[in-house]
Order: sequence, then C-alpha cells, then structure tokens
Amino acid sequence: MPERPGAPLPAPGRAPFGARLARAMDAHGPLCVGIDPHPGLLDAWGLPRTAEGLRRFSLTVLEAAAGRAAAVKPQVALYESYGAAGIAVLEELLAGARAADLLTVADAKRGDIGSTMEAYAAAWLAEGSPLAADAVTLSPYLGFESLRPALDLAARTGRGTFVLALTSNPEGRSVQHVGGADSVARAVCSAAAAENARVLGGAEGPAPAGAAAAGRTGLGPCGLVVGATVGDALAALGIDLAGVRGPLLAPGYGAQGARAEDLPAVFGAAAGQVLATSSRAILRRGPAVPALREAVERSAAELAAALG
Ligand SMILES: O=C(O)c1cc(=O)[nH]c(=O)n1[C@@H]1O[C@H](COP(=O)(O)O)[C@@H](O)[C@H]1O
Repeated sequence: MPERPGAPLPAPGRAPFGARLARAMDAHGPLCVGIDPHPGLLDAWGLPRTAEGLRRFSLTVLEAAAGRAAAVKPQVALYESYGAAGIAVLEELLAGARAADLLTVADAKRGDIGSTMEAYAAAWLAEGSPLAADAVTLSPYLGFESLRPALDLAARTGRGTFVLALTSNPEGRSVQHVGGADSVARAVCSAAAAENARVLGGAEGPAPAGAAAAGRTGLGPCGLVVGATVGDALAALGIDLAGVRGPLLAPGYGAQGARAEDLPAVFGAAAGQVLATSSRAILRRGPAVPALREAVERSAAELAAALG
C-alpha cells in the first residue's frame, strides 16, 4: 500500500502516544504529577540543596505517584541548575518512571531553528537517549514548523509533544491572545490540528464547529499546553480544541488557583482530552509518602469526576 506523503512510519514495538496516554488516564484519572524540586521545597522536606537532595525528592515523588497518576512531569530547569549531577538525577528519574509504568513528560519547553531543533528532538525523544521521555513540552515562537524535527520524531517513535498554545501565566495573553480572531494561540491550535490530521489521516485542519467531542479515543501525538486558568479565552478567541484531536496538558490546576470543577467550563467539548498537571499543591504535602499518595489520589479522583 502506498504511504501517505510525509506520513511518519509507525513506531516499532510501542503503541502511539495518544493511545498510551488514553489508557493511562482511563486507569488512573487525568492527573499528571509535576516534579518541581524548587529549592524551597527541598528545605521544607528537610533535604539538602544538592544533587542527592534532588534525587531523594524525585524518587519519593515517583514512589507516591506510581500506580496512582497517569504521568509525571519533571521540570527540567530545576535539574539543570545542578549541572551534570542534576541531569544524572533526571536520567535516573526517567528510567524509574519507565520501570514503574508511569508516562513521562519532560517539561523542557524547547523551540529553536530547525537544524538545532533536530538536536533537541534527539535528546528528548530519540530511541536510546538517556533523557528520552514519553513526551516533551515545546515552544512554537520560532514558528510552528520549526518544531518539525520533534513532531516527526515523536510520531515515528510512539512519543508525543505538548506545544505551548495558551499558557497558564497572566503574561501569556500579551503574546498569545494578540490578533483577536486571528490570534497567535488560534494559529498554534490550527497547526496542531493539521499535524494530527496528517499523522492520523483524515481531513486537514480543525474539525467543523459543533463536531462531536474527540474524547480520549484516537488522539494524535501533537498535544497542546492550555492553562486551566484561561477562563473563557477559548470561546473568546474562537478556538475549537476538540477539533485538534490531540491531548491537552493543563497546568494551573492547584497552586495557580484553578479548581477541578472549573475545568469543564474552560475546556467544553474537549474536556475528555485534558491531562491536568499539578506540582506544588501536591509536593507541599511531602515528604511522607502516605501523605503524598493521599494528595495524588484525591487530585486524580476529583479530576476524574470533573472531566470524565
Ligand atoms: O509547560 C508547562 O508545564 C507549563 C505551562 C504553563 O503554561 N504553565 C505552567 O505552569 N507550566 C508548568 O507547570 C508547572 C506548574 O506548577 P504548579 O503551579 O506548582 O502546579 C510548572 O512546572 C510550570 O513550569
């Protein structure tokens, strides 16, 4: 059978990211536990601000999240700040999550000109890279197509990407919402929709308005980051996230103020695609594993109740 032009080859031996994420969300609820070892949290846990403190923090969160959350999301900058020793801890964490059957999202927010992007893609998504995660966060502000090496490698290896679209921080509006009906955010969402259509097959571009919710079935590898704090921005900017047919990583739930019960109104027909991520609100419950587990379970349960 002839291949669709430009269609990536299926990954040998690994189911597509969309299917793996849907299975994990169905099993554990739509919660991603953010692993953000802020120096202040290390202090609060009675751990030294060293690579060994970072390691004990990371492995404790992993122990609490395993079997109770769909994914974990280490914040890469908080490992990089310890240099090579911090990166070694991140590698150990990623390997431990793989062994515990927890999906990993490397929160690296990478984005660069295409030739350099190839190296970022190889670091975070290539088979055999010590830093390979199941998905990586990407910044599209050098142009969505500059992300092509990562988009292609993710699709080819059964991995995923989460591209910043509407971020959870208040400053994001000053770039992302500019242009009204032709906003930057809407262009990013349309490009992700086209990418998933290309990989999955089917019509290019977003589904027509009023299309049935994509839910968790048949999601493509190109996800988006859409903050749980964006209020009515999706409607105001005319963005149809269900038509993107990709997973939606939603930070802002927890420490930034968004509540589980707010999410259905923010995401509407795309609620089934949402993977909410929470870091500090859970991590502040440590260092005792039972208390962390209880926080993870409570968050996962309230998100499952709100989002289905
Ligand atoms: O890409 C992200 O993960 C991200 C995007 C965004 O729009 N807002 C946002 O807060 N994040 C990350 O999500 C985490 C949120 O942490 P908490 O506010 O402690 O739950 C941090 O690691 C942020 O870097």
